[in-house]
Amino acid sequence: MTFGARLVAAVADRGPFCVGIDPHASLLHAWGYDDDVAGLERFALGAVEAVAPHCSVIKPQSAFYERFGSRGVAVLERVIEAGRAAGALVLLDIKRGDIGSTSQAYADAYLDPASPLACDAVTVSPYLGFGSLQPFVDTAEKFDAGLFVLAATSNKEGPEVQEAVTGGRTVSATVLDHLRRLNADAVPLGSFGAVVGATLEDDRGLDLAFNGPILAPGYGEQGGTTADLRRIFGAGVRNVLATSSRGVLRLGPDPAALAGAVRRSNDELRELLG
Ligand SMILES: O=c1ccn([C@@H]2O[C@H](COP(=O)(O)O)[C@@H](O)[C@H]2O)c(=O)[nH]1
Repeated sequence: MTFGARLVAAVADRGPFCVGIDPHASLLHAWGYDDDVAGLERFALGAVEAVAPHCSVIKPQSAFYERFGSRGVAVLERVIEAGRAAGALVLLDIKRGDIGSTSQAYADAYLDPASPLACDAVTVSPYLGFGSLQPFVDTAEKFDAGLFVLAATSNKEGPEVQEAVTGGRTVSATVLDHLRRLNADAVPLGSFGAVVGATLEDDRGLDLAFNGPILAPGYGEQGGTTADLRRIFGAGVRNVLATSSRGVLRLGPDPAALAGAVRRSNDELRELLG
């Protein structure tokens, strides 16, 4: 089953809310843990245990694990395993992208099921040229995994690059054009998604009908609301996966509070989708 098909089924079952598993040092302290590997492990696995049974997707941010070196990456492996065991899809936020031969090594690390870090999908950066992502695309197709390509990110600095015009098209629009091509004919939904922030002032004139999922970070802590999703994405909102990390994790470590927040967000988003 393709990633796109698995995602559609998971969202139908649990809702379109994705929880970021981002062990910020400040959150570890707020949960009463030290900012060390033991604290990282208790925090991350506790968060996954509380939220993963209630959401379609979890999104660990790799940077927060990498900062502890190999022992942090070992915790990330366990987070991926625990998320999947709880029935959630795992989207690893790595934002990788390099020359093609190096992209292949990244794709092998994160998308080949034989790798200890294999997950369902990853975020990738197209700013070495969309063609440099081809090894990710080929590997994702080979293993029924997915990609989310940065298109219009949630941070205020993004437009400097993403709104630049080349060949008469903005960089963001060009990214979506490539995704439209990759997802053509996919049923029920393509496996090649875009990252479009829930913090945008408007839709930037983007044609979001590219037959793929839209990851919308910035929902929650960065100020994005359900009303913003409706405003920015219009009809495209049916393919939106809204994601929040700190906005949920701040409610821990009480598992009931974490699970309740996930269920409420899923209900609110389901209502939005009709
Ligand atoms: O455009 C983007 C792309 C990715 N992110 C990532 O999402 C989470 C957001 O965390 P919050 O605590 O909900 O703000 C984080 O992992 C970012 O690296 C993004 O924010 N914007």
